[in-house]
Amino acid sequence: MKVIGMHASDLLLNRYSAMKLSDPAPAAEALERILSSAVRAPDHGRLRPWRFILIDGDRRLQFGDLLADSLRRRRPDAPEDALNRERGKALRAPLIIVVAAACNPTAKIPVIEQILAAGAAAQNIMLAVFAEGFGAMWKTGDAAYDDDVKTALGLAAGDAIVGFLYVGTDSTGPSPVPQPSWRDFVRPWGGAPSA
Ligand SMILES: Cc1cc2nc3c(=O)[nH]c(=O)nc-3n(C[C@H](O)[C@H](O)[C@H](O)COP(=O)(O)O)c2cc1C
Repeated sequence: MKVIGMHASDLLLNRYSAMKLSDPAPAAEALERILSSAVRAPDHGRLRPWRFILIDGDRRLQFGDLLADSLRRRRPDAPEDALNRERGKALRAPLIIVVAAACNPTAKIPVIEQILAAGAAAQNIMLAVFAEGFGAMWKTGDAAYDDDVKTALGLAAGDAIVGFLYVGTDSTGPSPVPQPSWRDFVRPWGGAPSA
């Protein structure tokens, strides 16, 4: 779906995660706008905790090995086809943006808020990718919490990977799963219970 120039509320109401991605990834100019959108995310204390690691081309094969090695460490008995499936995840899009929070536990701002700021940056990326007419899927899984994966990506063990964002050209459209209604999650506050 090509949505360039769409109204912001149409973008917010219609965005969806891609189910399948193919070439091409956004080119340099679009990527510039996508990453510029990322750093416009709200950020308590202006700590700028977000970090973005771009993985494309053949580097994806090495990233796939990282995912497979991570699975092997967690499940030493994992069969070869499970390891290959894990490795193959790295090839499901032409570009992977790893979004992480470089966490500072000594800062005045709680670490949870630093991670939330990186999460907000990740969502800005998801929206900007969609607005540029491309697709993305936000994945985590156990590898996102693996210290060896973090180290290999140049992060510290105390940092948090908030998402592996797979980015490319959406080749199938939205999932048929019905969207929830906001009415299921919203209620007016009735005030504090009287003592
Ligand atoms: C922090 C985070 C981590 C996620 N990790 C995964 C994941 O590992 N695997 C997965 O299938 N979906 C994961 N999702 C959910 C999908 O990215 C997606 O949002 C969901 O399938 C709903 O689709 P929609 O975005 O089109 O509404 C994650 C979402 C968030 C916010």
